[in-house]
Amino acid sequence: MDKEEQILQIIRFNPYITQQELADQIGLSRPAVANYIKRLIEAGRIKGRAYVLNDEQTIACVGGANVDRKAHALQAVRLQSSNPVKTEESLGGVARNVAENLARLNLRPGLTTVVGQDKEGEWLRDASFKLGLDTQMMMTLSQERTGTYSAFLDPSGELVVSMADMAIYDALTKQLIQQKWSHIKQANAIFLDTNIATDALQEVIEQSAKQQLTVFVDPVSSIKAEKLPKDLTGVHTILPNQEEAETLSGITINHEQDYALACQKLLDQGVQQVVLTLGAKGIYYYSQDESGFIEALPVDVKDVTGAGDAFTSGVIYGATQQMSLSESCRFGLGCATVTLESEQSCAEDLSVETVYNKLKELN
Ligand SMILES: Nc1ncnc2c1ncn2[C@@H]1O[C@H](COP(=O)(O)OP(=O)(O)OP(=O)(O)O)[C@@H](O)[C@H]1O
Ligand SMILES: O=c1[nH]cc([C@@H]2O[C@H](CO)[C@@H](O)[C@H]2O)c(=O)[nH]1
Repeated sequence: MDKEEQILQIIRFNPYITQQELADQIGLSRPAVANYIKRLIEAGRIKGRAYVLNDEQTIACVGGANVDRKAHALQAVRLQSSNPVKTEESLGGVARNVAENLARLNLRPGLTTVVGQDKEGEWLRDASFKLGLDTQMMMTLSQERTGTYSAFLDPSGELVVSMADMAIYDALTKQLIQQKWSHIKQANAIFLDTNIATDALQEVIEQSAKQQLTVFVDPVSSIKAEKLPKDLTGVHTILPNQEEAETLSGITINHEQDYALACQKLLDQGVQQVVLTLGAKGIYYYSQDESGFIEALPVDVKDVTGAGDAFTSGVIYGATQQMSLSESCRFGLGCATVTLESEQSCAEDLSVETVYNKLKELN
């Protein structure tokens, strides 16, 4: 990204930044920054310093940004054999997917993550910038490789197996979070995935609780869910699938009545709201005030990757619009449906309008 674009991106998220602060962040002298700004004003790209109303919802997304490599089987899958496939690459990572979806839903997301100094990292940086994400908290680590997620999908778009090569996230530690916290905490809400180091997860949750920030958590996988602290005070909403809910609550879910038991266990650990994602069955939501099932919407699935992230994005969007938990979940199901119909991990046509149209069409 060239210096002018970097300056514009920083100003977009902090219109009061001084020239000296800009110079420090980009590694230029103050007079050099002044020159760039003069040129940007002359080009009409900066109109002047203005008072900015605080009515835009900023969401700090903290967690993974991967390159997803997906192989779609063209025939019934045969294990321990060579399968004909169509392969495809797209941008992924739970926190990044949520940030992209939220940008498409007209919120102002930022992305706190780490990428390697490689072509994948460069792709992630450029694309995040083009999507309008606040990328100031994206850190490039020269010793690490960018995270990758490789998935093998059957002809109906369902996952057969996936591989997560994501050692890089062990380097997103408590210390890095502390360095960036003064920026992260300015957001209206935080979305956190469990890709990052155990001590970093605890730090975000503890600091958010102290500052009464609204935190949404996606446990990502049952293995990574184990990194979450036992005390979840400060977590506003957690969105596990059934296996992750079992890991977190210690309750085996055999019957529908067990959903409420597992969710109540999470409330006892300090969470305010739980939404269980149940694949093709739909979702179960639970809080002190409301609970219930909502069935999944009928859909012609192209690729399941990212459906859960789209659902989460819809729930976060609903919360920013003061919807109730059940209304937010309905909106989330609309987002998941639009995404299931796309081969990308995030649907390019996701918008508030397409989601409402989809919900109208299916009602
Ligand atoms: N095969 C399907 N048919 C219909 N709806 C589906 C299907 N798979 C997922 N969904 C919808 O998407 C929502 C989220 O998907 P899922 O339950 O797979 O989330 P997840 O396990 O968190 O996903 P992810 O793989 O993104 O981590 C579901 O609650 C459901 O509404
Ligand atoms: O351990 C992980 N597995 C998968 C993902 C990401 O999940 C997305 C789908 O929900 C996909 O984009 C993948 O990169 C991740 O961030 N961490």
